[in-house]
Amino acid sequence: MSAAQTRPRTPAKTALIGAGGRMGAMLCARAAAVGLTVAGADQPLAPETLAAACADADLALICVPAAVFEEVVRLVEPHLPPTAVLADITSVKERPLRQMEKLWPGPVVGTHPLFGPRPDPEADQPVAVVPGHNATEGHLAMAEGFFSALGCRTFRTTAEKHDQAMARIQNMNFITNLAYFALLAGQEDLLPFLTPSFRRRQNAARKMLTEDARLFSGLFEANPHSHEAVRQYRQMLNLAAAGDIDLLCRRAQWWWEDGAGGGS
Ligand SMILES: O=C(O)C(=O)C[C@]1(C(=O)O)C=C[C@@H](O)C=C1
Repeated sequence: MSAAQTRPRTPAKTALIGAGGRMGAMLCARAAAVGLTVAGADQPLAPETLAAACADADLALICVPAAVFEEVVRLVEPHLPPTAVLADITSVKERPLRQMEKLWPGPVVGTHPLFGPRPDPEADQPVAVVPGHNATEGHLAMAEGFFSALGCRTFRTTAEKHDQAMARIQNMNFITNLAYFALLAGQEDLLPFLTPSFRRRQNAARKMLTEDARLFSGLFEANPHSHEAVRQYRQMLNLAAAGDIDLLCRRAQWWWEDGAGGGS
C-alpha cells in the first residue's frame, strides 16, 4: 500500500450479483464467514430480488460472465443507492469499466481476483484494483476492504496495464498450450515416444484445455491486447527458427534467478 492510499474500509453491506456462480458463491461464503454483511442475488434477476439485495448497499459487486455483463448492470443499476460503489470481478478490465461507467453515474471500481473459485487457502491471493470514474480514495478503500477482510492482498493498477498484463500472463499461457497440443493432436505415431517431461506439460495443461477451454477462449477474445501478445510470441518462435536458442535460454533464466521472477 502506498503512502497516499487509505486503509481498507469494510463495506457496511455488499450486494453480490451472480451469487450462484462459482466465483460469486465462493466470495459470498467467505465474506459471510468473516462476518461481512452480504446480500447475494442470482438468476432470475427479478426487480424484487434486486431491490432487496441492493437496498442500503454501499458496495455492489457484479460477478457474472462478460457475455451478460452489460445486461446485468442495466438490471442492477436502478436499484442501487446513489452513493453505492459499483464494482466487478471480470478477468478483463477495459471493457467492463467502460460498460459500468456508461450506465452508472456513481463511483465505479474494477477488480480482478487473480485466482479461481477454489484457491489454495495458504496461497497469496492477489486482487487487482482499478479506479473507475468518480471513485475517491474512500470508494477504492471500500472495494479493497471487501477483499482484505477475506484475507486477499489488493494492489492498484489501470485497466490498460491490467489487460496488457493479462494478455501475456493468462492468454498467452493458454494460447501457447493450445497451439502446441493442437499441433500434435491426432498424431498416433507419437504415442510410443512420450517422455516424462512431455507428460508433465500435458498434465499441467489438462484443466486449462479441457474444462476451462471456453473460459480462456472468452478471455482471449475479450482482451484487446491478445493479438499483440501473439505477435510478440511469434518473434520468439522466429528466434528459435533462426537457431538463437542460447539467447532464448538466457532470457528465460530470468524466471528462476534469485529476486527476479519469483519462481521456485
Ligand atoms: O483456478 C484456476 O484453475 C484458474 O484457471 C483461475 C484463473 C487462472 O489461473 O488463470 C482463471 C481466471 C481468473 O481470471 C483468474 C485465475
